Amino acid sequence: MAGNGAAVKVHIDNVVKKFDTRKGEMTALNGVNLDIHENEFVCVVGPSGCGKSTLLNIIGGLEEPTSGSVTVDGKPVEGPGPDRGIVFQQYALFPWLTVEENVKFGLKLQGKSKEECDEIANKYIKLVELQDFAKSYPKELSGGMKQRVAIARAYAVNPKVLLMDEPFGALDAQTRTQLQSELLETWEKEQKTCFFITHDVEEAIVLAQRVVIMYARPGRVKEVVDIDIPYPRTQETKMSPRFLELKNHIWSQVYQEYLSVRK
Ligand SMILES: Nc1ncnc2c1ncn2[C@@H]1O[C@H](COP(=O)(O)OP(=O)(O)OP(=O)(O)O)[C@@H](O)[C@H]1O
Repeated sequence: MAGNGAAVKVHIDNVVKKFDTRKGEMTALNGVNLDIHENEFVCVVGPSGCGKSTLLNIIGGLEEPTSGSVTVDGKPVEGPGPDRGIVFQQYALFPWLTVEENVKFGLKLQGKSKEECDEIANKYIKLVELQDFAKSYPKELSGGMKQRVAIARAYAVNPKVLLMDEPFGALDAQTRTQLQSELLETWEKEQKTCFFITHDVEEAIVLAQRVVIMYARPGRVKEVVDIDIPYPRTQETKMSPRFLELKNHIWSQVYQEYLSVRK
């Protein structure tokens, strides 16, 4: 299991991000420092607008920091790359491709043979339990199923780092709970470094080894909380006294930030 003893996978060094807006320059991130270790599951929580997605986009190479740097395995991030897979809240599937074709998309780009594409796609479609829907189009699937396809597609290309921006945010509570369990099972099997953004403190604690709490605008790391609850974690974990203690602590820290920016 990852921890502070594991190698640093993602090194975030004093990242500042400023945007030019109609109201002038706006600082979204103001000196973020964080190390994420090999195979570690880190969740990020913080009030709306504190820069969580901006930070994820910078790690993913979709945005450039104004100053500071991000390295993955010691190499500076200079754009998107196959070492980092991203799952967004809104599925981002290709509507004209079937489930199978969506999952194979990145594999084809990697130049894999047809046999390899078939084998890998089948493995991950099975992992997310969508075998019966391999030939279906996204419009024929529920929200939870679409998100499973997005997760299978991200896993299929075997990125070292999975970046997940509120992937379950648009789902109902039951589907969300189910996908949390499935994601944990997959993470325990596949061992990847996960950077997962959520608004849901319970979700963060059930998934993560460490929860990063962000300050409200401009975003910085306020506190990093070790989640000292052993895996496998289940929905029953949410009833344990330690879980409730951590939940109260994290929730009150996030709430303080929410109050600090409320007009
Ligand atoms: N491309 C952009 N141009 C201008 N401002 C931006 C841009 N992207 C983000 N911002 C601003 O940067 C700040 C941080 O946004 P970001 O989406 O990273 O926050 P967040 O914590 O992910 O919010 P939420 O929880 O609501 O998704 C916000 O004030 C947002 O308006």
